[in-house]
Amino acid sequence: MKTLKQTLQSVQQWWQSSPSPEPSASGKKIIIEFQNVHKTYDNSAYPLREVSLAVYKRDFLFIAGASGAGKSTFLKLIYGAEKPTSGDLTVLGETMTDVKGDRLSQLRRKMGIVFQDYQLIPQKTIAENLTFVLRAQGFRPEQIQRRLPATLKMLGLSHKANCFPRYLSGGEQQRASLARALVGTPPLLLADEPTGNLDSHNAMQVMKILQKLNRMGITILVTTHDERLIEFLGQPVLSLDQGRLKPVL
Ligand SMILES: Nc1ncnc2c1ncn2[C@@H]1O[C@H](COP(=O)(O)OP(=O)(O)OP(=O)(O)O)[C@@H](O)[C@H]1O
Repeated sequence: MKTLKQTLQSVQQWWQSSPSPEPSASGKKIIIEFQNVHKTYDNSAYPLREVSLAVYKRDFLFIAGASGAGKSTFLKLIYGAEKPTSGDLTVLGETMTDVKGDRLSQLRRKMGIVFQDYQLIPQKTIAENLTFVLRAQGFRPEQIQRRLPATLKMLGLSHKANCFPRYLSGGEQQRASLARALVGTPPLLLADEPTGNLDSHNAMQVMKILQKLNRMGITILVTTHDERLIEFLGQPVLSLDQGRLKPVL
């Protein structure tokens, strides 16, 4: 990837050419609310207990915790891949225990999701993976033409646009997954270990991009177990410890 200064300049240019579909300065508004949420799985693992949390528009939170602490489960509840076993969860105005079908699809279109295992479509090139998302979000061809190259450039992937995911390194696939999550400038970005496969230089660059996008209005939740990254950025951190969510002092 480029130098940090070049990267941040391209974030600025990218944002100017693809402004958020939502106004970014509408005050402090709760967009995710967990109220005493529990989540159990059939095999009796007990990943989340009594989770209560309000996430405000434009927050940037890290969710830390050891392997198996429940970080992915926490994000899955937010994007509706799992349902709470009990308690109330509201995301962007939807009650997550009820939402399904078309309404869940509509809700997901307002989120950018970086999956731990990337989940790029293997039969599509990187450019096609991004285009697929933009079409689903209702962007017109000329908007797609503008967003696509700018997003790929921002993540240092212009030269990989026409490659299939299997020809990319793990780190490149991770950046492609991030590009796909960001290309539609969603109001909410959920990223599950988005730097797990990056060297420390690229991990820091990706985090700086996220920080800059957050300042421009995107609400961001990131899971990680990389303490150095958290210390460096100085963002608020919540820790999942045996299923309980605690602020890290
Ligand atoms: N679909 C599932 N069915 C049953 N148990 C599950 C399922 N998904 C996760 N678990 C269990 O729930 C617990 C939390 O898993 P989760 O993936 O949320 O943790 P994590 O903190 O993201 O871990 P990692 O950092 O290793 O990705 C683990 O004990 C896991 O085995």
